[in-house]
Amino acid sequence: MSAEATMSTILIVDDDEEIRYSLSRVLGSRGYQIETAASGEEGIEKIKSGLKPDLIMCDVRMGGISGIETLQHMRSASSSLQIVLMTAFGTAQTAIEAMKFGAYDYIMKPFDVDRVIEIAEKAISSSQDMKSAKQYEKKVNYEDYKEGIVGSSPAMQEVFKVIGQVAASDATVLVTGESGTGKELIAKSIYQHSLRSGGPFVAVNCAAIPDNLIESELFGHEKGSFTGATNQRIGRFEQCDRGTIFLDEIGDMALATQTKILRVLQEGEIQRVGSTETIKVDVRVIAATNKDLETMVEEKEFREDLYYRLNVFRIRVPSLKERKGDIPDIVDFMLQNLVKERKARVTRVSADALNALTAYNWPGNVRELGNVVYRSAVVAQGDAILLKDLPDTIRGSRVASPAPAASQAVADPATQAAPAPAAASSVAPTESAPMPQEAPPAPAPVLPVPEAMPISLPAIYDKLYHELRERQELRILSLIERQMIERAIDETGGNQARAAEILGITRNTLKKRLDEYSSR
Ligand SMILES: Nc1ncnc2c1ncn2[C@@H]1O[C@H](COP(=O)(O)OP(=O)(O)OP(=O)(O)O)[C@@H](O)[C@H]1O
Repeated sequence: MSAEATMSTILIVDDDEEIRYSLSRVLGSRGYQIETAASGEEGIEKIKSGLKPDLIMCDVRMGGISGIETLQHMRSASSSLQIVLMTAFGTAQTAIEAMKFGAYDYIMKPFDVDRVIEIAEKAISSSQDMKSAKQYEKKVNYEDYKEGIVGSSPAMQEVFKVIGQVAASDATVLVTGESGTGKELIAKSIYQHSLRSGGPFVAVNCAAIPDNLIESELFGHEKGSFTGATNQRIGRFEQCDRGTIFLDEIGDMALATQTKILRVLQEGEIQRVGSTETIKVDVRVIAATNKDLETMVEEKEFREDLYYRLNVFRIRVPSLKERKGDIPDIVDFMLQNLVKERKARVTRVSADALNALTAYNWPGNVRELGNVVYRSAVVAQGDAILLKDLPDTIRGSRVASPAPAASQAVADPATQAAPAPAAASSVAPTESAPMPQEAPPAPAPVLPVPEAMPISLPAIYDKLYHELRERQELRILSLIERQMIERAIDETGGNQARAAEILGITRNTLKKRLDEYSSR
């Protein structure tokens, strides 16, 4: 047991004298200082009169106020205080309530001594981490980042300069960069600083719209122009007159549609599907892609003339691993955002957690960082994200000595004194299994989580779901189903019987799906 642990105080609150006695003996023999209270009210009184325990172990059902009410009163006593609830009734409701109100954990009676000691030690160690997770110097003033783009790295400063240069003109801008780097934010920022800021900003994700609908989406259609066109529809370009249209994932646009976009850029006019009338539109185009358009042009997958029209100004948004120094500020900004939106109440990150966040390579870029910060803030028990709150893949990235950006944080003496064993395995899990960096073609995006990633299945689904929602994908289940089917077919070298077996579906269903895919 560490020196700090021997100094730690545990307050045991239970109306059963035998429990108070046995817990005091077990935990007292581990070197903890023990205080007891026979009711929630007495426990609260002790705290009010100056007792500062590191851990409170509190019974749920007592005469007088309940354990949960006691917890609610005591929670605010100190941000590093941990509370473990004890109950003889392990209902889902107790567990959910306990965690909802910020308990560290709960244990079932009758006690298993080893389990009690294990939970108490973990809770105390969490409390120590919290104490040492001092606020790293706040560099981000939330109000300064109304546009939501955080970053002071040289690479981002370059981006900001170009935004400033292009904003006032009406020129077309091509924004490139890996998925999740913030291309849409950049496009919005150009719009906000442009002379068209009073007009509409319309974003279209070209990869999310099926090829047969994209023209109608962009240019509108006349009633009866195709099956299903029951009414006239005004397209995005028309809706966006005098404004700015953001064509996201332009590299996924079919050649036929590319030709029509070229016409808008050259002539400033469109035709609704099913109409011969030309309509003038005054629209500034900002396009974005995570694809290599130059190679696509060489391979005749992207029109060269459109490429030159779009590439009047080019902004390359650096990947997050090229600007790791921005990570602490982005994390801070995201936490402030979560607090403002009342999604979490975490305001700090411990130095070793920040170290791990900075060491990780972020194949999904800022979007992935946002998902991780959100998830970690939700599972964090106090007001700080600790190393234990991070997903395994990211925890595994921690480097032995703090990364440059992490050194901005106030040093965490606890972690510096004892580097975690995880440091030995270092960056391996994430470096060896990068996520795909190119956005997959619609309608079947490549799964963003590689199969070898050492994270739990629910975490994979959680991440995948958020990624797809971020990309505003619809029909998520069928997208995933298609990926899985194609993966199984690949793995089995086209053996449908074996693929169906792996997937747990009948061969007929598999065949039906494959037919559907090939006819799309
Ligand atoms: N510099 C930044 N500071 C704070 N948040 C950011 C930053 N860059 C991106 N984000 C956030 O990351 C998420 C992804 O950003 P965005 O959608 O702009 O990326 P993208 O490059 O357009 O992605 P895709 O290629 O998949 O369309 C958004 O939630 C955005 O708010």
